Amino acid sequence: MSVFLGIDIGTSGTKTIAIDAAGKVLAGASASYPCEHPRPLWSEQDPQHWWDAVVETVRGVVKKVKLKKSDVKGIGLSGQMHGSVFLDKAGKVLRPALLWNDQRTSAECAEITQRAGGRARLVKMVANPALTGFQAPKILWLRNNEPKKYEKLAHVLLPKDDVRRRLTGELVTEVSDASGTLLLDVVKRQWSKTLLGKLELDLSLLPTVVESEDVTGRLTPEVAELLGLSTDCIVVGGAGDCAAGAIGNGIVRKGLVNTSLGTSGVVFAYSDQPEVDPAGRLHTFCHAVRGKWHQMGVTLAAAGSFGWFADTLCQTDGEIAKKKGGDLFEQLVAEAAEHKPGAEGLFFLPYLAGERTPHADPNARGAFVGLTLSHNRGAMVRAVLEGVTYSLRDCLDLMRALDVPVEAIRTTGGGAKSPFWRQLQADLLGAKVYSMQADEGPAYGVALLAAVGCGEFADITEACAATVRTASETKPNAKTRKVYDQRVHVYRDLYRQLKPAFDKIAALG
Ligand SMILES: Nc1ncnc2c1ncn2[C@@H]1O[C@H](COP(=O)(O)OP(=O)(O)O)[C@@H](O)[C@H]1O
Ligand SMILES: O=C(CO)[C@@H](O)[C@H](O)COP(=O)(O)O
Repeated sequence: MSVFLGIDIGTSGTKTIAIDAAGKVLAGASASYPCEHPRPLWSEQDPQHWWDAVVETVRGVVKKVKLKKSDVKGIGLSGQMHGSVFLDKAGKVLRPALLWNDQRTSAECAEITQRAGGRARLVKMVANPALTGFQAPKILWLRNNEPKKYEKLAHVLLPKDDVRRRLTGELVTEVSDASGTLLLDVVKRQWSKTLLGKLELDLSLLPTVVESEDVTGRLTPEVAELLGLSTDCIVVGGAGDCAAGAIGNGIVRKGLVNTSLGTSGVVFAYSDQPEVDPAGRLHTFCHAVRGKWHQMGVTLAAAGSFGWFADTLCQTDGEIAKKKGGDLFEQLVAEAAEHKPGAEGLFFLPYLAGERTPHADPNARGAFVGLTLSHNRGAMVRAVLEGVTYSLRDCLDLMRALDVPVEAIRTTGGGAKSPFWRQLQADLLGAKVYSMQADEGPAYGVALLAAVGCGEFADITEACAATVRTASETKPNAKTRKVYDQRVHVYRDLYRQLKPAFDKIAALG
C-alpha cells in the first residue's frame, strides 16, 4: 500500500490527511492551538504548539487507517506563510514566532524600501513591495528591537519549514513560501543576494531553497519512531498554504482562479510568467508548479472576521449549539440568510487585523457602518459575510484590471463549506464558483506533491489531472449581482472616508 500524508500548519490549527495513490482521502485529523496578541495588531504563536499538533494528527491518521510503518511513502508540508521562527545555532527557538498577520513592522518596511533604493528598485529585485506581514521586515524588527536575541540568531525559518527541521533535521524551504519572505528573487527562483547585501543580512540565515516537488530529506530515526513511520519516508518541499490550496483545487492553468476563505482570504490566479503588478498591490509569487508563478491578493481577516464575531459575540450560543450537536457557524449563516442582499444598508469593513490587499494599510480597522435600531444579529452576520466577500472582490477586480483571465473560481477554506457563502461569492465576484470533491484544501495539495516526489506522477500537473474533481457549481444570480455591483462602490468609499480616522486612532496607541 502506498500512502501519502499532507500536513497543513494553519493559523487556527494543524490538519493532517492521508491519501492513496489514486488521490482518495483515507482519513484526516486536526488539532487546534491559540494565537497570542500581546499588543493590538501583534500576532504570535509558539512553534512547539505546531509540532505537538503535527505529532498528534499524524499519529491520529496512522491509527485511523491502521497504517503499517512502510505504508507511508512520503509527506508534503503546507503552512501559514510569512511567519518567522528565529533559531540560535543549537536550534533553540529564541522567541515566539511572528505571524503573517502581525503588523508591528511598518518602520522596518520603510527601512527596507530605503535601503533597496526605493520601491521600484525593490520590486525589480524581489517582484514585490515591502509589506508588514512579510518575513524580511520581521528579521529587521528583531535586529532593531531585540538586539540581544538578534546576536544569537543563526537561522530564520517559515512555519512549515520549522516542522520540516524537526521531521528531517534539514534546513530547507521551497519557492512558493520563500516568495513571501521578500528575500527571494521571484523571477530567478533563488535568494536575492543583492537585497540581502543591502539589508546587511547573511545568506547563511536562510535555508536552502528548492522546488515544491523536490525531496528535501527523510524522517530521522527518533521522529520515525515517535510517529509510527519509517525512516524511508521522504518529505517533499511542499508549499505555502495559498499555493498548496491552489494545487489541491487544481489551479494549474491560466483562467482558473482559487479563492480561500480561511482565517485570511485569498484570491489566487495561475500565471505562466512572473506578471508583476506595477503598483505592487497584488503579490507576484512562485507557484508550486515547477517553473510557474501566480498572482495573489490577500485579505487578512476573512473567515477570521466571522470567527471573531462568533467567538466574541455569540459564545453562549456556541455552547448551546455544541450541546445540541450543531454548528454555530451554520446557525449564524441561517440567521444571515433571513435578510435580503445588502443587509438592510449595513456595511462591515473586515480590517480587524489591518489590511493587505488592496490597501496595504496596517492602520486600517474593522467597522460596522449603517447600524440602525432595526438591525438584529442575523443582519450583522450578513454584513460580515458580505464585507469579507467585497474584500475578495477588491482583489479580483485588481486582477481583472491587469487582464488576468477569470473563467471560473474554485473555492476552499472553512468559509467555502457554506453553500450560502458560495452563492455570495458567485453573486459578488460575478463568476461561477465550484466546490471540490476532496474538500481538504492545502493538505490535499501537498499530499499530491508528496505523491509526485515518490514518483507516482510525472509532475503536479499530471497529478491534478488524475485526481482533482469539482463537486458543486454555483452560478451568479443576475438580480443579486446588480444589488452588489451598486453597493460595492459604497463599500469602497467607506475605507477612503474612514482612512483619516483610522490613522488618528492608530496614533492614539
Ligand atoms: N459551516 C460554516 N459556514 C461558514 N463559515 C464557516 C463554517 N465552518 C467554518 N467556517 C469559517 O471558517 C473559519 C475557519 O477556516 P479554516 O480554513 O479552518 O481556517 P485556517 O486554515 O485559517 O486555520 C471559521 O473561523 C469560520 O469563520
Ligand atoms: O498571509 C497569507 C498569504 O499571503 C495567509 O494566507 C497566511 O498564509 C495564513 O493562512 P490561513 O491560516 O488563513 O490559511
